[in-house]
Amino acid sequence: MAGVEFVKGHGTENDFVVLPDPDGVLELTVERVRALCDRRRGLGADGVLRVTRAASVADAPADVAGERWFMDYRNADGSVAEMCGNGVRVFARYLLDAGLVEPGDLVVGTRAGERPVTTHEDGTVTVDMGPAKVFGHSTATVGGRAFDGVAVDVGNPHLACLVDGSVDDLDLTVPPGYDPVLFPHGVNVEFVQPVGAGMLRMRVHERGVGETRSCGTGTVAAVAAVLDLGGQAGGECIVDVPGGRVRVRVDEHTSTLTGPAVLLARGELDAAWWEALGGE
Ligand SMILES: N[C@@H](CCC[C@H](N)C(=O)O)C(=O)O
Repeated sequence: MAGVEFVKGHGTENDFVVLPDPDGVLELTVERVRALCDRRRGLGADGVLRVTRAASVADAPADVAGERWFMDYRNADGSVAEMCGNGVRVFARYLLDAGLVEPGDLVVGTRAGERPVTTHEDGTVTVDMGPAKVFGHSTATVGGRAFDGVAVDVGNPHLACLVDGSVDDLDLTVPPGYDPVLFPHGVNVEFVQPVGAGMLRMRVHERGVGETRSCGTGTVAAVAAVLDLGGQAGGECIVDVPGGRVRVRVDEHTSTLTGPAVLLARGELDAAWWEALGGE
């Protein structure tokens, strides 16, 4: 067997191993994802983006056209997630650099549905993330402290908590506590610090990963939460995360996320290493 091609990329330092698989032949097991994402025994990443067509993904939503390029996203622990806002920008950058799409407008299939994407000449990418739906209010706990938050569905589940004071002091090495009844499939928890008009700072603990340097869907949830708490239907914010800066716009119908997408390395996984990790 030949080695498996890979590309390494990141969006605001939320990093991914991209696996081109146009014919849908790669067996992406939990063990293979975990090994790839491990920062010592693998390449190291927060997640894996398999690049394939929707037709070859068994759990692709029915409303995603079969010929669409499909982002098969996996968290570092091997779990499947519906959507990844930083990942979809990196995915689009890969499609563009590989000559699989033209610059400008394209559509990416995801488990949350089809997502219109625009690549820009300055290297940034804008994604139409769909509606950010507030579905309740709840609490996260960190180090014995409770933080009130807003539950937001951005295709995947979030609890965005506004913090009084700095987000820098929180210990996110331990997963925040949350209500498993409201979030039966787990949740991504954001801690959000307003720092001026239309400016937020945010840290995040991601479901299936741990603390990451950024979470695109999380930044959309953060802005939706701030608007909800302020009684506003729409607005735009700059969100600073440990890994960089993104711009988010939210209205009653949809939301957009704009930020960088970087590819930094490409190569081939050793065939024997891949095989030894085993198929399904
Ligand atoms: N980092 C992502 C979100 C990835 C999925 C998340 N961990 C989940 O399980 O829902 C982003 O940029 O949105």
